[in-house]
Amino acid sequence: MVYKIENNEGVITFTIDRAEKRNAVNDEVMEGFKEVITYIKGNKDVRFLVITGAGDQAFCSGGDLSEFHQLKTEEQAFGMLSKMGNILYDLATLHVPTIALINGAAVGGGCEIATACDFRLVASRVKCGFIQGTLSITSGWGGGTYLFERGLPHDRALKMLIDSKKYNAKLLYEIGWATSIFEGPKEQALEEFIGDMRKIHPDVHQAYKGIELRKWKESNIYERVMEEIRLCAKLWESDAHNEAVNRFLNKSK
Ligand SMILES: CC[C@@H](C(=O)O)C(=O)SCCNC(=O)CCNC(=O)[C@H](O)C(C)(C)COP(=O)(O)OP(=O)(O)OC[C@H]1O[C@@H](n2cnc3c(N)ncnc32)[C@H](O)[C@@H]1OP(=O)(O)O
Repeated sequence: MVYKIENNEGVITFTIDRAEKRNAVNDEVMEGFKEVITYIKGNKDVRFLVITGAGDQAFCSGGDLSEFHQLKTEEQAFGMLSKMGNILYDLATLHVPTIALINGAAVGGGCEIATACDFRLVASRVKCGFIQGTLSITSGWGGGTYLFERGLPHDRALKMLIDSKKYNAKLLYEIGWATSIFEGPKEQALEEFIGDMRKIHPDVHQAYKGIELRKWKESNIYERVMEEIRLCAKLWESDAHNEAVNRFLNKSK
């Protein structure tokens, strides 16, 4: 199994469990995301969704480049990107608060998953970044659209996308991407973060999320996400992208 789903008194934790691949997302992980989202939509007792990665090296390293590198054409890429894009849309529009518990690097699509969550708790030693530009593609799962919705100053958000670098935790907090930075065990950081929220009735949480979701729907967020995905799919079939992925996959050979 490449993922784990745990329920601790209404706090659902979804762990991507592929530490040896730095928790890269493949088709099986996508199925796990679908399973946990379906469960939450059908279960009234759920209070929070927490997403994290196994081990301490990575939260998520994005799409599994060794598996998805087989997709060569724009159309093939669009199939994979829109599948995960729809999953992230469902995640971003869930009725319960969502928390990315970032225990290790979050890069590429991993940074998109974290950005689709309401809150990002980042371990102090960790770096995160929209590094897709270094692969000659843009964000392809809708993460760019969510980043512009997260209230960061426009110049910080745009720079994060176009310089395509990994930022340390301090900088992630300064620009407004990280909600908080933690030292020590991630479980303790999570408990501290949700302690006060737990005391509030879940209907209140859901009402506030509803306010944000209505605004998003009025501004056609789904269409904007799909447009972002189409742009990435176009770039995916370029020689520059192919060469960059080959370089990554052959780096240790
Ligand atoms: C497809 C969607 C697109 C999007 O919409 O955004 C993307 O997500 S594109 C993918 C972007 N991601 C990357 O480019 C990831 C690059 N990975 C890294 O930069 C690093 O691995 C890391 C996450 C910073 C961790 O570094 P480190 O701890 O030094 O580990 P290694 O680099 O040695 O990796 C260990 C092991 O894992 C494999 N790996 C890592 N990331 C991926 C990945 N995304 N897909 C497939 N495999 C990955 C890496 O190849 C190593 O494997 P072995 O050599 O077999 O041990």
